[in-house]
Amino acid sequence: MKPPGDELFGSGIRVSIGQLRHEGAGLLVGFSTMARELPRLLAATIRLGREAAPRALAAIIVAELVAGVGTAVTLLSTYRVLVPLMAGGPSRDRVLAAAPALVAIALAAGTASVMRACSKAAASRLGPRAERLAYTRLLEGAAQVELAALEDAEFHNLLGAARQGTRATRIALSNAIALLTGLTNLVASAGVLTVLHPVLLPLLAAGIAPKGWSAVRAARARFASTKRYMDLTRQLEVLGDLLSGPNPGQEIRAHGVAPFLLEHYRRLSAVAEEEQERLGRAEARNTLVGDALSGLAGLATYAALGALLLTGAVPLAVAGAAVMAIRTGKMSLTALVMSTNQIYEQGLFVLEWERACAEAGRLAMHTGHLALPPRAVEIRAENLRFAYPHETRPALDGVDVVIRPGETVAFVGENGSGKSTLAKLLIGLYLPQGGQVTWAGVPIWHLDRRRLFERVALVTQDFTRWPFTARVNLAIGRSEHARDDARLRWAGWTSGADAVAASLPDGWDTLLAREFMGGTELSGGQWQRIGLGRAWFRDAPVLVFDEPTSALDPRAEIEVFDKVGMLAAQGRTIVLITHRLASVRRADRIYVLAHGKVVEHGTHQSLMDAGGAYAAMYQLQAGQYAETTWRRHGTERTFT
Ligand SMILES: Nc1ncnc2c1ncn2[C@@H]1O[C@H](COP(=O)(O)OP(=O)(O)OP(=O)(O)O)[C@@H](O)[C@H]1O
Repeated sequence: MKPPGDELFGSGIRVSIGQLRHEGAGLLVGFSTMARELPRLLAATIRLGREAAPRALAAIIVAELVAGVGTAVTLLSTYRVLVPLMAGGPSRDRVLAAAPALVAIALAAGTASVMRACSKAAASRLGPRAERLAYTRLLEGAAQVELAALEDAEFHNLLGAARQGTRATRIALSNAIALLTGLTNLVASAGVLTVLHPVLLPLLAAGIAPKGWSAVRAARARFASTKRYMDLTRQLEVLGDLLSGPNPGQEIRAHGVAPFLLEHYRRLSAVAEEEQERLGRAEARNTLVGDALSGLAGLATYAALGALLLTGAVPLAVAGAAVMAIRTGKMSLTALVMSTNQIYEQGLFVLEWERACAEAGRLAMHTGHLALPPRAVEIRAENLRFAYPHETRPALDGVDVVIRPGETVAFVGENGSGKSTLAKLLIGLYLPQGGQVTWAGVPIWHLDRRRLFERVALVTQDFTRWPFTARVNLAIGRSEHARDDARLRWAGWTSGADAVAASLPDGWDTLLAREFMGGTELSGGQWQRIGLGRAWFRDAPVLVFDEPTSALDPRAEIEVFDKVGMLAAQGRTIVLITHRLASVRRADRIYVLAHGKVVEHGTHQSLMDAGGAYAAMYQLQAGQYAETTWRRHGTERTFT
């Protein structure tokens, strides 16, 4: 049967590849595989813990081991208390004889408690530090990979699983500590039983086996259910965000989308509830069977102990201490199995985090070491080829372009012809797969790319609307000058962002994010002025404008192009991508792209004279202003 969310999401919203792999693995593995894998997962968890807070980790290990010894001493001392108490003689003498062992019990139990408290305190330092270290490392890695890698769905999914891995580190670590606690207690119980009488050890094993079996079963059932449940939870979250978020709000109302989404929400929630109910029933059944088996095993253990007592194989005091040791062992094993399952489940995500960090290192942005000369330089593309990840059709296919220092060059052409891609390759955001891009005659591959980016200001169609103040939105490309009011005023004046800021309640310090309290939302055109202001504030020698005025009113648009002309006159190199052909007439050269190739280039006049693709596009646009033909009910009206 198709999963319930597929009608809305296709197979799109599923837990990430990494998660699926893990959960699939988790469902299939048996206890032996789990035990085999455990050391590797535990090692990854401990490695991270050691790096995050080595002293805290060492303190935890020492404290848990000492607490384990405390448990063993408590159990053994119980026997030493029982022996004199059950011997003959006056009560006073018996109590006095038991007193040293009682003191030992008190001391050992106290030490164990103090040690466990120390371990807890150290764990509260270790967990958050490990999580923070994991998350910071992942973010650092993600921020430095090649842009193309970041857009690759597979790497993106890996990052998703790794993000879960950063949270998993804390859980895995706390379970590793629980595992150590369970293990030390179990070893203490087993050790004490062996000391009391060797035959008691198999009794412990028989007594606790059913409990262990039912704990493994319960954990695996929960694991399986979590997988099913996680898909649903994510899908429900998406629907919840859509229904309550501000962005789709207008369409939800105007197009009456709410009943459709709510219906899906109800259906998915019903499946999620069924799943939880199913799990609850299975857990109840499992607990019942486990408890019954455990009860039977307990009965058999005590019967065997009774037989040993009756035959005189063990004295009464030994039997009494053994009962306590078996109870401690049973409890420790349950905790141990639960933590083992958790480490297995979470440890796999920790491994995914490790893999993502390694992969981010492998995909790190390549950078050469050559520096550019301080003057403005020529940028050139030669026989440039580029295809996006997993795309068979190239976005650029043998493109030659030259941009001399101080020139204004325009890229025009139909949607999807490759203009934006070309601009991104020219400024080194992507690396070519064929041909080359050179700055000052040096291929980008050999240049220090970070220094190259220093020379570029970019305004893309989908520029980032940072959920920060207006001031930060302008200054983010030169954050070191964020407090430079003169620079802010200049950038505001050239982009028209100053008028936007003046209309805001707190001026430049207004938060531009309506999702937060006190935040304000701007219109599309106002945002575009802010985006343009960011480029002016950055004040770089090479400016790339990709559809910079698509949302501006006619007056603002003319002003922007006037300012671009002003910058060009000051010697800035300008790359302009636009569908508004009137604004490229003044460019030194216009490249016309189609299907990833340059089909013609030249000045506005030479292209008009050639009467090719550019001239056709230009006349089409110009014609719209010259004459508008309106057909209505068979009558034709012409406006001139
Ligand atoms: N990030 C991406 N991943 C995959 N394919 C992409 C990506 N960006 C663009 N493309 C594809 O590359 C081709 C060129 O796109 P590009 O954005 O360069 O065209 P454009 O000429 O700037 O278009 P427009 O005028 O619509 O802005 C298109 O087929 C597009 O679908």
